[in-house]
Amino acid sequence: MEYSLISHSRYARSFNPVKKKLVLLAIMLFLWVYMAYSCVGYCSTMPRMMVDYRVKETQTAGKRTDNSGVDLMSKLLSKPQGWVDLETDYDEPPIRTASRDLLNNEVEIDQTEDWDEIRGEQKSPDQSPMSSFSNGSGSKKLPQAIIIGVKKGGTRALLEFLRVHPDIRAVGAEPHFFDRNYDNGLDWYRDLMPKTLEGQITMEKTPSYFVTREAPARISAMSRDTKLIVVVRDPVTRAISDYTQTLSKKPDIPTFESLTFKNRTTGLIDISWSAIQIGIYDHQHLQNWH
Ligand SMILES: Nc1ncnc2c1ncn2[C@@H]1O[C@H](COP(=O)(O)OS(=O)(=O)O)[C@@H](OP(=O)(O)O)[C@H]1O
Repeated sequence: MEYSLISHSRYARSFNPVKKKLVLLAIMLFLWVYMAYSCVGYCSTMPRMMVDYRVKETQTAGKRTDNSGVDLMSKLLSKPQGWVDLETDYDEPPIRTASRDLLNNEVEIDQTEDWDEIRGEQKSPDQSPMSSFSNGSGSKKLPQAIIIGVKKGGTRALLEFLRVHPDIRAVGAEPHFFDRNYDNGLDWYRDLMPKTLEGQITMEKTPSYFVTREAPARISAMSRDTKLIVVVRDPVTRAISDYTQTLSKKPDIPTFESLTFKNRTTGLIDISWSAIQIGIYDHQHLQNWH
């Protein structure tokens, strides 16, 4: 009995109300830290949730009223559909021979720019929200969807919008595989692509494919299921945008007006000038893709 009294008084002394509260607080703090730590680890393995939130945020900020973006996305993510056989009635004409490229060396200017971009991209890692998630794993695949044009149609903006989606991975630079680098082979092309996980779509954009006569057959030879996206823009503003880009690199080129008109008095337009020719969408280029 005495023993139990002593032990009781010791117990009472060591667990007075203040100490009790302190012990409880310490336990709660420990549990809170533990839960917070576990949650951080768990959330980092759930990129889909994170990016879905970002997309929602963008849509709210932009107050989207149409669902064209959603339509495009669902088409991209849908199962491949068959497409018209391009090879059967395809005859191979020379590449852009009739065009007067924006003062002859436009192609060289563009190529330098593109390869600078590619080198830049390889040096600095992809800054997309999914980069940390998918850079290390997955495998490189040939693109299942390509933005083929048109130059100055807003193709860069479209690709950047699309690649915000967690299931789309895109190469930032323009590979120019189906026009300038076809001889490098498909392995070279595949190697430019970012790694993708199962179910993700690989994309690229090279607007000059649209005006390259060989491109349809070449893309079809790679895969008939490749989805092709074309953005068109008013041909006049497109031509001005094209000209402005060249002018920024070569300030001494002739005026837009003098390049556009063969005869200013009669209003005869020089359709051999590439800035004009690219904008003749249907008659000059689109028929190559049927
Ligand atoms: N969302 C949207 N809507 C309309 N227009 C847009 C959009 N985003 C970009 N742009 C304009 O598109 C022009 C650049 O096009 P591209 O990215 O296709 O250029 S490029 O071919 O890759 O050089 C360039 O046109 P200009 O400014 O007239 O030169 C961009 O301003």
